[in-house]
Amino acid sequence: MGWNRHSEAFLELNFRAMITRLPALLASTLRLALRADRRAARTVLVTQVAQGLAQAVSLLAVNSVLGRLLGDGTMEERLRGAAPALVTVAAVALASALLRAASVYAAGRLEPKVERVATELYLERAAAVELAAIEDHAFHKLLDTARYGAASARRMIAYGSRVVNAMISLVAAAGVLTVLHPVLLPLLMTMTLPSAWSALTNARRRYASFHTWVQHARAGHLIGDLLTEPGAAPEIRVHGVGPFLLRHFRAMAETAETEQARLARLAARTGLVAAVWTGLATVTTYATLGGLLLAGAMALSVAGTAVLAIGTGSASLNTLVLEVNQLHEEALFVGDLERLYVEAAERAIPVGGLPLPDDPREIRFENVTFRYPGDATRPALDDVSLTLPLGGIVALVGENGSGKTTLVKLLAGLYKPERGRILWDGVDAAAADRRLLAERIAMVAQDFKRWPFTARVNVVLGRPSAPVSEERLAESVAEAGAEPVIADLPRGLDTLLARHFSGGHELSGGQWQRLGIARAAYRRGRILVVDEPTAALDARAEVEVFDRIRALADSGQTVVLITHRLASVRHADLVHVLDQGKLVESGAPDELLAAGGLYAELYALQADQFSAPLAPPAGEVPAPRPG
Ligand SMILES: Nc1ncnc2c1ncn2[C@@H]1O[C@H](COP(=O)(O)OP(=O)(O)OP(=O)(O)O)[C@@H](O)[C@H]1O
Repeated sequence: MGWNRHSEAFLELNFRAMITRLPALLASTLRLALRADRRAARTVLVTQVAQGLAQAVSLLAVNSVLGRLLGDGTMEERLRGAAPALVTVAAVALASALLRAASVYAAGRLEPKVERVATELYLERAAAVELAAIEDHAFHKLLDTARYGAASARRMIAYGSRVVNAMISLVAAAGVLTVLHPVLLPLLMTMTLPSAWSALTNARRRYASFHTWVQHARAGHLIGDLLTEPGAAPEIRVHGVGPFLLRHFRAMAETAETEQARLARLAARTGLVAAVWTGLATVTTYATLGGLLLAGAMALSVAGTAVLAIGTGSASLNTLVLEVNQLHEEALFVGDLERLYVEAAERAIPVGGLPLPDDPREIRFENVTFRYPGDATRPALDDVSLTLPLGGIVALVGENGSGKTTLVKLLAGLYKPERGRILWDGVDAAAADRRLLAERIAMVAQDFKRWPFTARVNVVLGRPSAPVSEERLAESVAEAGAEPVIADLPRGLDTLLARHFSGGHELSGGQWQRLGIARAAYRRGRILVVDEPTAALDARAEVEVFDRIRALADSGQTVVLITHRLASVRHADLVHVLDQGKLVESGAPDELLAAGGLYAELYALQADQFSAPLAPPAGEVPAPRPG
């Protein structure tokens, strides 16, 4: 995976590589900023450059003041001579303050916009990838790490502008030092190197640790969320799951703490070594200055300016090293984000393709094999060939795990076959326009989404791309038999269906199911896929829902029905029976019953449950038969 390669590349990073990559980092920060807010980005850039230049001018002016004050003449003459330079120092200080204020304001406007733009891109790309990518754990890890990229992009603005500022003032200080004495510049570098090394070493450790521990942190958050999530609350209380989850949460948090402690210990050690090195370098620098003064090789005014320039220079160099390092660290996270953009684009649902027939007569699965990613064992669908004639009810039957849901997911284009083809009147779905394919399908999945929005939104999300139609909404609610559900809600269709929000309301499983069917009906897809539509319904509601499904089919709507209630399958025009991913029988319900295969066996098992006499309770001896 991309992130792995990337993390290794970072671990090999050294100071030289960091400096060589600086222009590219600054350019990418600028690009992001310009994309978010062109005007604010320009203001930040201009004010930072101007502040750096102001520092250079200030240093030169101070040099001139010192030269005048320590030069020849009476004190009054020297002061008068220094006055213009002093005025310059004051003017530059005022200009710097104004520039800083402008920069703070512009950066304050720019930073949240950069984060928003980066986040929007992230969410947009993540929502557009294939389902298989979302289910792929490696891609999910990239999604996790890239999430931090947007906040990093925001911080890069501040670091980037400070780097520009520090670079310019460093160039000014270095220029002044080189003019004063050639030995001063190398001394300045020696004083700053230790902090560069220490910052780089610590950043490298932090980043490597982040990548190693990101999954662990995610699992920790997941456990924390489970403890407060309403869906898990009943089991936590009745089964006493709380202490179990808490124990795991604590264990995970403690492991994370140990890692933090390890990093802190290493950082303290590195910091100490760097401090000793800096101390020695500082002593050497000032001893050299003293030596030059003693030997008469340097004037006092020059030494004074040198001390100031070394102060400014080492501060700038320190800032530069720290900020470049921070910039680099953030850039690595932004790098994750950019990699996600690229990978998400590669795994995006393709746009365009062959047109599909408006009113196809049949859909054919030809030798379709499909295996879930990472699941090398038995394929979920194994060489399945079948026909789904349109304009009636086709039922998919089979025991748990036989591949029924997988088959309809392939039909809906959510996965691609590993082998074989799915033909819509001869057009291969793999080459078809996926938007058109989805357009033709409405789906009530087993675990359809219970959106935490109002009942109205829950229905119209069946076709969010079209303007809301009240008429269609009312029809869909009626078709799904959801009218009593809506009538019972305190604010009807405008009731919020999220109990953990104030004014929110919760529906029962069966009520939700009717709303799910209403949503699919609102979509008006040519093919309605219903996966276990009555699992949560009472006996009366079940009969009612199947009656409605039949009515839909009678009006020309194609229904692909997955159900374990074989009594309801009797009304299907065609039944396909799956077993362990293979198609084992196909035919009309009566034919299959007569054939005495798997369908007939499952049917008999269900029928027997009603007709068989109750077994005597365990331990009870049946009464002896007379005679
Ligand atoms: N997202 C997934 N990732 C990996 N394996 C999966 C996934 N979904 C299903 N499977 C596996 O594929 C096989 C077929 O599952 P599928 O959900 O299609 O069966 P089904 O016939 O619909 O079962 P049920 O009647 O229980 O709903 C099962 O072995 C299941 O474990």
